[in-house]
Amino acid sequence: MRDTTLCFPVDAAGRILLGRKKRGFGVSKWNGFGGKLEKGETFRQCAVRELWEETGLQAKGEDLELVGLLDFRFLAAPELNHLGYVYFVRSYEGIITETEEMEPKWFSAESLPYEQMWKGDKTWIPLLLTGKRIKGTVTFAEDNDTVYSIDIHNVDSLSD
Ligand SMILES: COc1nc(N)nc2c1ncn2[C@H]1C[C@H](O)[C@@H](COP(=O)(O)OP(=O)(O)OP(=O)(O)O)O1
Repeated sequence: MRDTTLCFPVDAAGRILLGRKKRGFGVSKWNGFGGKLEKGETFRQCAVRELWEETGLQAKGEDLELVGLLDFRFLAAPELNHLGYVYFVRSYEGIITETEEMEPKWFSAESLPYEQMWKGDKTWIPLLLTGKRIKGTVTFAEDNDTVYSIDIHNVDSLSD
């Protein structure tokens, strides 16, 4: 799988915008917004494009905060292995719109629906919500769903 971006809009009250995926990879799970890198794109450009396509929100590349770099691995399906660049964005414009790919909804940081998200998320998203920057590897078991192992560490800074 091509490398991906994953962007979490955060509002002034600290709420997180998630989308319920309506099709494709991770269908029916709540997640941030993002997708696969296109040819010639930087990760930041990809994140801005995907955020617009999936929510109707417009953000500037420089307003995206790179908070995580994750190596997602699938023991039974190595073709799905990819790097995920994770961003927070607190400055954006536009009207949030449901798209054919995502049903958006705001959640407080305390009420993220981890049981309906990728199973690694409940380990690493809380670290981001306390202001940590992370790097690591999330490995999924043969069912491509259960977490087989997870190795996350805090870093001082990240670059894309
Ligand atoms: C495996 O663990 C993952 N956890 C989380 N939280 N998010 C993940 C994981 N693996 C991938 N993602 C994210 C990364 C992307 O934001 C999406 C997948 O993007 P998608 O395959 O939908 O990419 P598009 O380019 O939009 O797809 P199309 O080819 O359908 O246009 O999930």
